[in-house]
Amino acid sequence: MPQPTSGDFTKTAGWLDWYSGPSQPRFQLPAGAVDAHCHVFGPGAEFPYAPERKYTPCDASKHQLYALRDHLGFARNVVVQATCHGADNRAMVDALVHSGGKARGVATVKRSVSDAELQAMHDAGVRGVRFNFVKRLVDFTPKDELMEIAARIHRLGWHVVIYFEAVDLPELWDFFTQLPTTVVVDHMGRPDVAKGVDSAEFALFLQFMRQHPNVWSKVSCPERLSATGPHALNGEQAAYRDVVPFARKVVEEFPDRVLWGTDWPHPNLKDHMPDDGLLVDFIPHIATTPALQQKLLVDNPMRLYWPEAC
Ligand SMILES: O=C(O)c1cc(C(=O)O)oc(=O)c1
Repeated sequence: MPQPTSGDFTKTAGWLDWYSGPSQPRFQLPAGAVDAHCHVFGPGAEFPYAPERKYTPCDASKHQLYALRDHLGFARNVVVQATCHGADNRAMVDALVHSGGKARGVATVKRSVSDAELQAMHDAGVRGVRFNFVKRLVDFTPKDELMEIAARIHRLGWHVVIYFEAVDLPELWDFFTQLPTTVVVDHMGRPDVAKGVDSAEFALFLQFMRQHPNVWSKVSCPERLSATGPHALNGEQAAYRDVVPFARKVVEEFPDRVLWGTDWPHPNLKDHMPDDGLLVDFIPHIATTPALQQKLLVDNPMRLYWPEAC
């Protein structure tokens, strides 16, 4: 595979490029599996990074993403707008349009987006908007603006993806529970795994899902959440052990409301870049039966993103 580049942009200091030459997963994905959380970055020369971005990545093009899809054995992708592109969805939409129907997307929009722009994104395959509350990634957007957007996209049958850190859930609870759509939480709401699966913090997240049947969770990003590793590198088949109980708990209690994604190209990782083949090998540790794997990787993402095919 070619090495990652960045066009004319200078990458954030210490930036880790995505892993080239991922291994062949040992875990055989079920037919029709969906990588339900991944991104494209640029290429910066074609789709410039947003002026308001908090990081400048290496490029990660649609061609590279779809090569990875085929290598790992996924059938489809859900491409989530990355914060380095702000509310300029052109790179993500371009990826959808050139996917041959194999990708759907999640956009970031502002209140100023027109109905015609929303409809054009729908026609390209966008099925959700992302609201981001992680302070290192985005500036604050007023909640009344987000609620107005949620009401508008609800009419298109879209859902809302939310990204936040576990400590912020209490403060965001009332807003989240008023959203009129299906609500999909990125990366299990980023639990602090060092606090343990029985912590009050994770109990609150489980309560959030239990009390609100419209809330789904991505059980993704062990490489981001793990404190102890070991990393998914060098053939490691037992990676990120400390994340397993968290993801397994969510998969087993809410088997019909979970999604999984690679999170390729893994923005902002600081200490290592995982081998995506070994990340796929993480899946059977958290979805331990063929029935759970089928729901996580095929039935759930298809119901949410390709309902017309179900
Ligand atoms: O934790 C992160 O840094 C991160 C960033 C982004 C993004 O910049 O969109 O997306 C993710 O899913 C995770």
